[in-house]
Amino acid sequence: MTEALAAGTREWVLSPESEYRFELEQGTSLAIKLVQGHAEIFGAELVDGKIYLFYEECKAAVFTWQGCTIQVTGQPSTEYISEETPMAAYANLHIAFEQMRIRSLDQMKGNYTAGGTPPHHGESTEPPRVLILGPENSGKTSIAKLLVNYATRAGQDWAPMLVNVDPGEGGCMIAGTISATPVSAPLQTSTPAHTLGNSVTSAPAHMMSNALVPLAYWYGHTETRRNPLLLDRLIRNLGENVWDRLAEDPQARASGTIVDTPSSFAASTGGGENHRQSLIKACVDAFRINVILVVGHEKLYVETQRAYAARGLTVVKIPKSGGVVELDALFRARARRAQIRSYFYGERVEAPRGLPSLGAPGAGPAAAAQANMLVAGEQPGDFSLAPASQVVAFGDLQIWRIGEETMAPSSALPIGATRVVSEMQPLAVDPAQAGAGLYNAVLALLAPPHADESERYDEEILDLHVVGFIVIMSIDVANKRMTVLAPSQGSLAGRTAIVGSLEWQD
Ligand SMILES: Nc1ncnc2c1ncn2[C@@H]1O[C@H](COP(=O)(O)OP(=O)(O)OP(=O)(O)O)[C@@H](O)[C@H]1O
Repeated sequence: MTEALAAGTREWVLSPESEYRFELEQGTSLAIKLVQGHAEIFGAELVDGKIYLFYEECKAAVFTWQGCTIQVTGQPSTEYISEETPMAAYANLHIAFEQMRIRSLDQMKGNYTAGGTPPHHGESTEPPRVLILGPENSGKTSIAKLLVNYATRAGQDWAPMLVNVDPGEGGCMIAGTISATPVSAPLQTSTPAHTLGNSVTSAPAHMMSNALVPLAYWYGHTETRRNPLLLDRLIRNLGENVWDRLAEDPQARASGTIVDTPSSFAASTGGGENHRQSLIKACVDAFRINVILVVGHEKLYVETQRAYAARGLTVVKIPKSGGVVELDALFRARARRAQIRSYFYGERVEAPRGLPSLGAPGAGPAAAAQANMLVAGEQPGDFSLAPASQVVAFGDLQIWRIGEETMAPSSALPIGATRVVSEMQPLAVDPAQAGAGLYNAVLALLAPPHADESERYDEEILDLHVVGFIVIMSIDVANKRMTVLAPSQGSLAGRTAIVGSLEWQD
């Protein structure tokens, strides 16, 4: 320990290829400063001398290849150094993917015919399109982030497509969505509410230098088994859109795709084996997967190998990190709530004691900037947002629910009558109807339908992507209007929204 350290600040010296792991409890924050050497967090490099803030139950690790010294302020519930990490295996994967990217770009640009070194016999000229499978808490999201971050740091202007098909997590948006995001700068870690960085829909773009622009679809539930057919369809929609975006851009296409999946793809619960297999297949088809990584699960690896190796896919078993934290259902629910809250209200971060406060308006951020503090890799400005609560007439907003009964229960139908609603059928929701299920519901606002009426079709709503989210705060049936929390004052008249099963209350 150095004597000059401020009270509450500790110094850790990390040997090469080791990592400092920490876990934060609710309401605590932690500051980490790199003072010597090189270090990274899930592949995003730390800048020497800057103070990085972590909050809202963040769990992560500072890893170093060559050795480093860090100063840590704040009190995590757990902190330790581990010399045993699977980083060498992950880095080897990255190197293999990097070679695939380069071969693929050379091929697309015709460099081989122009005298470049052609690929060896049997070497693929396809870019890496990778699906990550693994059980709950195996570190899938962290590996996806690491691989994407390493690609962006390669100095080749790669912008890999990071796809999240785990509606329980929501990627860089909110839970209930699946999304695809081109990533051109390393994703920073600071809070579990934004494991994959912030999207521009949750904060004004000018506030974030590395804001992400995802393409997202609304599934509306957190569990894949709730409506697997709908999820299958949305995954295929997303895949088609990703392909369209990449078609005209060789650099983006050669950058490849990394797909993070939910843990339900690894183990069937509640008799969902068929759905599990068909959802994996939907991903493989939709994103033209050529590599499947299976994290720390022998049986799943053998099974996946059997199913996909014969079709020409490379299936690789990779070790799970001992640092991955077991996250329970309550933690996940809190992270989802924090995600929605920060979509509407932005973030409020308190620096640990001993560092300048970020709370006081004006003076806080300035003092923090002077102290070289960073929140999610950004200068801490005023991260709070001002959502608008609007009163909307029932007829102004068209609300739909996909594939679920919203009308009277079947028991209320005439004897002998049955109502069949397909999983994919959009049903209009009448807010005046008892049991419409709209109170506190989170709704996704969709892109407008086709301008030409003749081009419209019944299930078009399933193919419209998400442009934002609203929450219904109160319903006034007598006056046929409702109060809605929206990110801005923009009029909602004539808009289309889908409700799922997500609810939120501040
Ligand atoms: N080496 C590490 N050191 C400390 N914490 C880690 C490490 N690797 C991952 N974590 C943390 O462990 C938690 C679980 O990891 P992650 O979300 O990557 O797993 P997952 O398999 O994607 O989870 P899920 O069950 O949601 O699919 C996260 O909070 C992550 O930040």
